[in-house]
Amino acid sequence: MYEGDIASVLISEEEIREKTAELAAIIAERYPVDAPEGDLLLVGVLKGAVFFMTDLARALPIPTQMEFMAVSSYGSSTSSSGVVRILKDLDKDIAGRNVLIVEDIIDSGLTLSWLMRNLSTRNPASLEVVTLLRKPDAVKADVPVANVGFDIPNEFVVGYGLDYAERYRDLPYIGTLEPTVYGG
Ligand SMILES: O=P(O)(O)OC[C@H]1O[C@H](OP(=O)(O)OP(=O)(O)O)[C@H](O)[C@@H]1O
Ligand code: HPA
Ligand SMILES: [Mg+2]
Repeated sequence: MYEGDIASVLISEEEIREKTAELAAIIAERYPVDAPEGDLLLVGVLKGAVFFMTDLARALPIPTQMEFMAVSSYGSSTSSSGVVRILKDLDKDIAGRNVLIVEDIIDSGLTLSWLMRNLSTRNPASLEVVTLLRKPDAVKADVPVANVGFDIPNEFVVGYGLDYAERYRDLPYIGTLEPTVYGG
């Protein structure tokens, strides 16, 4: 699939699976099965986080519920515009709930810092983040992220939910693109 477009495999399918199990074990320790706040609420950020979120939910040995939000910062470009817009909001009130934001990647950190501010105004009992990937620039945004799968170099990556112009999300691994794909 996508013959000739992928320059290298950065993180394999197997590595993603192992890391997801590791993160799930750590997360499950922090949230009791019968918490008074109810089931842990996973808030996924569309569309990139969908693959990680569904695998994480199945790896977690505690009951979880799911909500999704769609925000836009990248469009079809490879760098963030810095402007975050809500394209789809949560369906439910999160007041009093234990909320875990699930992200595929924290790059500039703009999306997440905006999202943390936005969701914290809705008074959840707790608000934490799990991300599969994080890039070095994310530290500039100064967002506390309790759970990080992999710290990766400052390169544009695709696969396992991550797209370039809506393509490559369906790859089972994380890879880098050949420069020819960007029209280079
Ligand atoms: O840390 P940042 O620089 O803000 O970048 C991270 C965000 O960018 C990507 O989403 P995108 O806007 O591409 O939407 P998508 O998930 O639908 O591809 C990614 O899924 C994160 O949500
Ligand atoms: O490296 C990336 N790849 C795909 N989407 C992204 N959104 C932020 N960073 C990235
Ligand atoms: Mg994208």
